[in-house]
Amino acid sequence: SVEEDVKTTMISFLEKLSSSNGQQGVSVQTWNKGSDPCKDQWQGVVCDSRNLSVTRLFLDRFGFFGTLDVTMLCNSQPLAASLSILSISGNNLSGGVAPEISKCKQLTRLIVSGNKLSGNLPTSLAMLGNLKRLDLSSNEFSGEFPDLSSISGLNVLYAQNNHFNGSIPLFDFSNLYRFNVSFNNFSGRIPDVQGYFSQDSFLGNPELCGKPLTRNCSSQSIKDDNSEVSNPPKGASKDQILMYSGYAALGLVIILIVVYKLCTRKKGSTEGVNKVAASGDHGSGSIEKTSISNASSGNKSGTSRSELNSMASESGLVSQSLIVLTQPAEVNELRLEDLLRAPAELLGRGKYGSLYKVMLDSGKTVVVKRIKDLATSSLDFKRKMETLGRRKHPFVLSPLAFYSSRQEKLLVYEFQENGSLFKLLHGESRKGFDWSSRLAIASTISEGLAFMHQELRDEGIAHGNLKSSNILLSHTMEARISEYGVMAAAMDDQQSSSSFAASPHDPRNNALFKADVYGFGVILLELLTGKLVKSDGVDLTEWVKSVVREEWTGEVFDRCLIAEYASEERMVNLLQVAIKCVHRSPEARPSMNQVALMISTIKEEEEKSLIYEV
Ligand SMILES: Nc1ncnc2c1ncn2[C@@H]1O[C@H](COP(=O)(O)OP(=O)(O)OP(=O)(O)O)[C@@H](O)[C@H]1O
Repeated sequence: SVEEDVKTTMISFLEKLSSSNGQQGVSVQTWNKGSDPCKDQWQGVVCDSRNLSVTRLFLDRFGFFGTLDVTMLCNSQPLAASLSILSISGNNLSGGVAPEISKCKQLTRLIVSGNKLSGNLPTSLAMLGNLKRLDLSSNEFSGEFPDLSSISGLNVLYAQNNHFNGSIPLFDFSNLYRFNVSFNNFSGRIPDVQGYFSQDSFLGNPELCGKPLTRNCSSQSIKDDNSEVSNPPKGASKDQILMYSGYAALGLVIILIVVYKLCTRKKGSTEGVNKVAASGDHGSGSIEKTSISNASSGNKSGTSRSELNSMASESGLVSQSLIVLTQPAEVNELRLEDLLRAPAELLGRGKYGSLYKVMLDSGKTVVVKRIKDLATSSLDFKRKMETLGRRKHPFVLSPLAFYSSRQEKLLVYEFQENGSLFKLLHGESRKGFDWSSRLAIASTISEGLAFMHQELRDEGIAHGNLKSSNILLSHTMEARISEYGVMAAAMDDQQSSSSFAASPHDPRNNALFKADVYGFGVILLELLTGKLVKSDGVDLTEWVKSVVREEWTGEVFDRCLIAEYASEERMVNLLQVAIKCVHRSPEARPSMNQVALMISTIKEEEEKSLIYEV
């Protein structure tokens, strides 16, 4: 059982939390001297597997109105040595956080949001080297924010809705995946967040300036910003070169289009003017066409030969207008030539085409997927995209606009600043990607896919290319399914010329949906194991199946998940879902609807456990 000293400390800590000025407060029935915090399951207490030490305290929304005596808590050596989570949000606690917090060295999460805590934060916070998540939001904290840049594993920092002042200290922004300091009194220039966070993270600080806010710092800094454009700084040369080559390449497309237009005008071709009927449209997905007749070739220098050559050889480029599918003001008026003229950065070259990040005049950043030699006819592609444009789900990125000619297809999507799930899982910040975030992402993807499958079954449009690099993370780190239906269009077209009208009962049609279920299963396996789909020639699915057959199930899980004491029971449950999804026989795989339901049950259990489970 737990040491007496720990028990006494916890009870005194609770007394401080629950009462103020002699006023007797909330009592927590289970916390009493005659029992054991672990064996007798004190409310809000989670222990290690042998029930010997207290590892987590979940005291959120208990109605406490006293003070947070971290000095008492962290001065208890055995407790400080085992406590990894202190979560005490949504109470009415006042007073400050004492410097002794630094003695609770094992803390990975410190969550004190939604209280009335005040005063300066102790600089000793920086000594909590294991901290991953720090949530101070919605309190009355003031003064300067301590420098926490030495905590290299910090993933989440919430400090919004306080009264912090002074400048925002430096953080390792590439490791942070959530960051919010909005609605404080911070001032001065925002440190370089390397594009990881949007202005939402900084709003409500009247004296804060610089990117990503639209407020410039001073005339000097405006000059700095401009010189960046004309004079690439030394450090960024590779990215800049990519950007300029993309820029030049897209510029050339405009020239080609203009030349082609001029050549064909005499023939009276009306190919570019075919009106798109928004049939069956119920207002939300209204389709608008813009003209390219005034295409300007005002491009800039800085060219990449190979890109130029490859584009120049495509003389069959047929000019048609960009078809805008969505409403955001910045995109509504978007014209093809604006898109092609805007500075572009090459993000990658996939199997089917290239991807560019494009900064529009309006300041909005979009990505343009350029697909070459897709066997689909221009008309089929158009129909498919319009159909997709009308089926919107918040977890699925729907194309903002597209362009389609026989040889060239362009798709415009919103830029997702936090990269892909692939990058998160296999990149540097992998360690901080904890179990509850992984489960939340699995659940989000399953819901988005289940919706799309249901909506598009009759049209026979599945995702077609589901993998972790096509799962993107929004600025709030929520998963978004990207490129839905794009490659399905490519593949099914190779099998039939008029696949669009495929019957819902067509077995081939069903196979497309079951292929998505398989792809989703592989994503689940990546989330659970943290391993690459293929490494050293070993296939992840085969490896997991063989380990599970040998009944070494525990061996498959990502070590980071084991290290954070994630519930093995729920990991096993999710693994079972994954294994069903990757069943060799497509018919034996569950539908996405069934999958989503199974995952939501696991997620509910997880949520309950965070509060009650011991
Ligand atoms: N809207 C977006 N916002 C931000 N990054 C994106 C966006 N779309 C794609 N990416 C990222 O850009 C990179 C290149 O994407 P691209 O689609 O060209 O390649 P891919 O997904 O690896 O292969 P495929 O061509 O089979 O889809 C990927 O890492 C992807 O995650």
